[in-house]
Amino acid sequence: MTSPKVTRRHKESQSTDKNKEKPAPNKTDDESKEKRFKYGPLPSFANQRVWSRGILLLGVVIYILYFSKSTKETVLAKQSEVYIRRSQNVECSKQFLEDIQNYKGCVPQKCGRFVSDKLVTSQEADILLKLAIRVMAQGGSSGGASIMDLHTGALSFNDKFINVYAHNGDNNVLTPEERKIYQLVRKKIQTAIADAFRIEFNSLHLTYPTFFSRLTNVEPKTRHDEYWHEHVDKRTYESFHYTSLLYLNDYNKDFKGGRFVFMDDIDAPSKNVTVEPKKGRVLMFTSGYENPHFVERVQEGSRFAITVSFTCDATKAIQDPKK
Ligand SMILES: O=C(O)CCC(=O)C(=O)O
Ligand SMILES: [Fe+2]
Repeated sequence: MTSPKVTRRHKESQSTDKNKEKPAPNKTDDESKEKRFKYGPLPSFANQRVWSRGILLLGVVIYILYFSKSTKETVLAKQSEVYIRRSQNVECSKQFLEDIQNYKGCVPQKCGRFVSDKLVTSQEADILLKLAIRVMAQGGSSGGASIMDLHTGALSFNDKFINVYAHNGDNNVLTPEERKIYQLVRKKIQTAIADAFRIEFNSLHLTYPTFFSRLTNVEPKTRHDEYWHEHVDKRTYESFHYTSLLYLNDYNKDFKGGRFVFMDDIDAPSKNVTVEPKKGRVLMFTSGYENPHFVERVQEGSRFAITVSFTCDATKAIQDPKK
């Protein structure tokens, strides 16, 4: 049995709870303390609410701006890092697969991109850099892109090209050591491409054009100087199947700008993947539509690299430089 007293007490406590839910307009000290605990400290400086709302709004705006940027960017290789091997697979384009099926032992297990900082030593890169600087001093473009092709002898000269071997008469352009290093580096890259894409070393042939480049911020004088356009190597140079780049100096140290950028779609890029040049860094990729790319304009300094190109088509092979 329940005593009437107990029932009344129960009723009283119920009515007290109700009162708590709907506080009276005149708050007691206890009620005000409870509120402070529940909703955090009350404003302690003038306009604190306005400031905090402003900051919150700014955060939302920054978030929206960041995520609505039409092209997102990720870094495949940073200049400050050293990669034994870093890779990214991409689906082979239909055209590339159709074409490469014709070459036995040369079909990649997967299409994609590879970076390695451990193939070419810094000393080897330095020897090739010195060679490029010395030989390019005999010519050089009047615009921002100079090239030197040791296989054909083509060297930029103002707004044209000269033959560097003819220009040097009977004198050798390369020292025996430079020729040795150039061939050694070419073989190392060929081995690395065969290994990365799981193809046969002997199915690959060096092809045209394979060349040194020096890029600067000088205004272009001819279309050859406009090195920053988006392109697909296989479309620009038909014989290419595998492209590689050997970087001879450093992004953000020797030059500013000039990053290599892969795009997911050449017409409507939404995801870019960047590679920051680093002395001795080798970048290798399949040359089809799966790998559209461009080089950012150099803002300061001179950027040196070698484009080393390979084909699976033996009829498009070129020889190592002789002189
Ligand atoms: O220099 C580079 O990083 C890339 C050059 C290039 O895209 C090319 O030679 O086709
Ligand atoms: Fe290219």
